[in-house]
Amino acid sequence: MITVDEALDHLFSLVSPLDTETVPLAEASGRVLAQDALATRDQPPFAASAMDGYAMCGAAVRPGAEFTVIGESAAGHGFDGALGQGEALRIFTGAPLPEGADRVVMQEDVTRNGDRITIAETLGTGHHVRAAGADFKTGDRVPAPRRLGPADLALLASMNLPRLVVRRKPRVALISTGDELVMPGETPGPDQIIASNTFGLKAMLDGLGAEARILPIARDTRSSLETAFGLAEGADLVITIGGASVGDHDIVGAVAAGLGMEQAFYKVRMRPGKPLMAGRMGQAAMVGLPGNPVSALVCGHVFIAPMIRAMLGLGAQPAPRRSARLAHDLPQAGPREHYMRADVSDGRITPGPVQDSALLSVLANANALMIRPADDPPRRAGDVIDYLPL
Ligand SMILES: Nc1nc2c(c(=O)[nH]1)N[C@H]1C(S)=C(S)[C@@H](COP(=O)(O)OP(=O)(O)OC[C@H]3O[C@@H](n4cnc5c(N)ncnc54)[C@H](O)[C@@H]3O)O[C@H]1N2
Ligand code: MOO
Repeated sequence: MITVDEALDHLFSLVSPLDTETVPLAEASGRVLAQDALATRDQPPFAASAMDGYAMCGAAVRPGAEFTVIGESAAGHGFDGALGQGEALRIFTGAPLPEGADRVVMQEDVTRNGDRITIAETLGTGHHVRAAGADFKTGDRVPAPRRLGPADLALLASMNLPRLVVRRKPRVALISTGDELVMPGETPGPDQIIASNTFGLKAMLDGLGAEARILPIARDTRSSLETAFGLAEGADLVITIGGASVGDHDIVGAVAAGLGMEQAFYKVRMRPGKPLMAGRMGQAAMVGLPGNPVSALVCGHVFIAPMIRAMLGLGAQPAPRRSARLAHDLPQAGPREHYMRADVSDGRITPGPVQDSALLSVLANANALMIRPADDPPRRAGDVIDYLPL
């Protein structure tokens, strides 16, 4: 059996960064910038006031000094003229400073009488001027790749970039397999359960910036699985769930092979997730996840999420880890790398007492997957150990 790292290497070799598309700014949230974005202007484009007050020549400003107010500069309506000696301009936040001014005194630090102002004893040291280009200058860049968040979009809007070149969303087809499964909302027969894995995986995939499609459940027959694979046509990644193990009805691998899937590997030395398979199927990568619900979702975090990031051009990296101190002693670990449902709080990590890979309630209440390397020796409370945040 191969290791988790070896499996990841195989999976990365099945995918590459997708092509790009141009989208309006308002639709770019969460997308991955595929081309450096260059500012088309300076911001602010002029020296601007940071306060409501009076603009004047800083050299003349001191408590008790008097000035004559000769006009006004408001945001969007600058003052067309220059300040002379002893002159000030009424100015508002965001308005351009007039020629001859390099300081703004807040209106709280001034007493006004008609056109005359006197600087108060409370005068502070601030100049309250935002220099031209203080935020960014023409040609400054937001480098790709970058997943675009709210602040990025505001910045790019400010750079006057109404459209952005982003990576196309990976199209993922999700196929549940098994005679025992019905969709949520249907009435299950006495031997049936509700398909759940596809919904957890779709949420994960959509959150990563992919476009996941849940296909009809495939029955444990060759023809039903072939139909499902046919419906997956056009996907960049086809994910099956279940039917991956060694039982008489576990025929996903055989059916996929019959359809031309070139298998990259089958079985990984990890727990849960052992009967994982992957390969290339025409233009698409194919991953067969184990059916146990926790196994499918753990493989989603450990393998599928890094594959999606690679397709989005964010690099071929394992899921980012953190570390915490063990809350209690642990015995010697088993021969498979173990992703244990755990709770992290106040920097201490506690693996749950029950680690059955069928229990979604345990996974839903965990906030971490604690990683015990294969054959890890016994550990003591306080030892540092890695985990994947959930
Ligand atoms: N003799 C052996 N038996 C098993 C082995 C083994 O090595 N030797 N491996 C076990 C491990 S580990 C896992 S994991 C499971 C994986 O089996 P399959 O991938 O073939 O999955 P199924 O048998 O189809 O289903 C397992 C379990 O999960 C439920 N399931 C399946 N799909 C869904 C879905 N979409 N939503 C919710 N639940 C689902 C299914 O009903 C089963 O209960 O094999 C062990 N056996
Ligand atoms: O590896 Mo299975 O995935 O233990 O439950």
